[in-house]
Amino acid sequence: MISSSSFWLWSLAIGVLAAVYFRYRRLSPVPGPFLAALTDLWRFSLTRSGHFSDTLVDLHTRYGAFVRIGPNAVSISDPAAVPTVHSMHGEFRKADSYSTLRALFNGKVIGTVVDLQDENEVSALKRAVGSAFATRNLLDYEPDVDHTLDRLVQAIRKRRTFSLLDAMQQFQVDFLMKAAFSRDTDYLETNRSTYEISGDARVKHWYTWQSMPGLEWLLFKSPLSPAWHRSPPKPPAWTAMASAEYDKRVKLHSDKPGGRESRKPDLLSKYLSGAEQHKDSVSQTTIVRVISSTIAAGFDTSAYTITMTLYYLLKHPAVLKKLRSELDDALDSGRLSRRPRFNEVDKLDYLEAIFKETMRLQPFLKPLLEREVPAGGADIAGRSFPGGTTVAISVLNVHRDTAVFGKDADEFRPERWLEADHQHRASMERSMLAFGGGKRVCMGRHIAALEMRKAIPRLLMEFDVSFTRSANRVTANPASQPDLIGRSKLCL
Ligand code: HEM
Repeated sequence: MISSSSFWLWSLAIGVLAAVYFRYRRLSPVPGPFLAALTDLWRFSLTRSGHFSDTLVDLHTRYGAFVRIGPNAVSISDPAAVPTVHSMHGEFRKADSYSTLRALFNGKVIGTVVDLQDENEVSALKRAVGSAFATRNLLDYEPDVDHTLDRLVQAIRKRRTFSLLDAMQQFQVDFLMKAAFSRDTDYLETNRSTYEISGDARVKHWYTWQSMPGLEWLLFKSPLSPAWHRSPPKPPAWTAMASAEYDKRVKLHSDKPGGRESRKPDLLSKYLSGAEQHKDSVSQTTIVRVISSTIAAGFDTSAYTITMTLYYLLKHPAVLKKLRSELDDALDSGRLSRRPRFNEVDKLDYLEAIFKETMRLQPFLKPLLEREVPAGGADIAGRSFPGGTTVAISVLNVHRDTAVFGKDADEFRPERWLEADHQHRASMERSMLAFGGGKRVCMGRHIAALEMRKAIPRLLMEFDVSFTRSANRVTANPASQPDLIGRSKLCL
């Protein structure tokens, strides 16, 4: 005779086993580590120890283009999948794992545009504020880049030793605050730490927990969790800055009803006029969200990419030499000013190839850009997936795909972008996900391009750059022997 308590225990055990089995069966034709098919804890243990990205690259070599990385999650390394998963219409919405990117303060969960999952809300938002990021408005921000680059050059001349990444982060806050809110901040001038603004910890948290959004909510965001009670009383620095600037500007408008400010348009004034025209579809909360996203999404990404570009240039002296001669030729023939203008640097092909190559090998974002297969299921690069499956392109694999980028895809060789014919170059460009892709592609990519294309030539024209023995530090020597174009010494 089975007692009633053991009957329930047996039923529970059989129920759990059946659930695991059916979850396992759902994607069983997709190869991958056996444990990954049973539990998300497999991926979590790897993201927690920081080894998931490298492991994923190896798994694709072992299992092929599709690898099961969780009971309901598949990683894809076939570049042909990029336009489907990151389509222009956003059929594959962002997966639930984006909730782990949101922060909690004072018992409230707050997000950015990056983690918005409702595609209708995203469309409404883009209709309202998209023009602030459009190429036709790009030059509105050029004076802000110039102003902040002047400060960067001054700061480098003043300091003896410093970390290039720190300097680029300070440059980035000063630039974003100027471009977004017309505000002068003094991070570069006073060598102030940007630690509180950096979203690095948030991105790490996203990377670590993205395989287990339900558990992450329970442990960090549910009112029952100890973390909820310990949640900081203040929002993250960038949200606080954005809200304060928004409040100030809205107050200014209500103090001067109907009146427009005389300052040149900044990102915030563009958001506000967009929101006014689309009152019915865009809420005030969404506008504050997009403002804080501007700082959060544009800060670490651009600082890191400019730093990595200089790093690659120093690691490859032949590339640096070739870039210097592109700059010298342009200067000599009057096609480049010493304070480079965007319409001048935009025509420097080798410079452009260097950025593409840096972002191909060093895309900033480590977390997977996970998407959900739409309800009816979908074919991705020749394979069918049921609706609700979480899929992600393995950016590190796709960016080094030898069929697309050539046998030397692991090497830093900017020339590949110049040698390729039109068709080949288009296929390389389609495979690039450093700025994401499709409908949810980075909204600030043109602004990032404006900054990067102006910053690198300016730094190279002002300074001689070389590695010092102490890694990560930069020493700047005011010009002892200025060369032809008056560079000082900048050592890295
Ligand atoms: C080199 C610099 C940058 C890189 C590598 C970069 C990278 C990215 C990536 C990969 C995404 C897509 C994330 C996803 O699919 O989940 C993204 C989204 C976004 N980025 Fe950037 N970004 C850069 C600079 C900027 C700048 C300067 C701004 C603002 C001024 C910005 C604003 C945004 C916004 C608002 C989104 C969200 C778009 C959406 O979800 O629809 N980014 N960025």
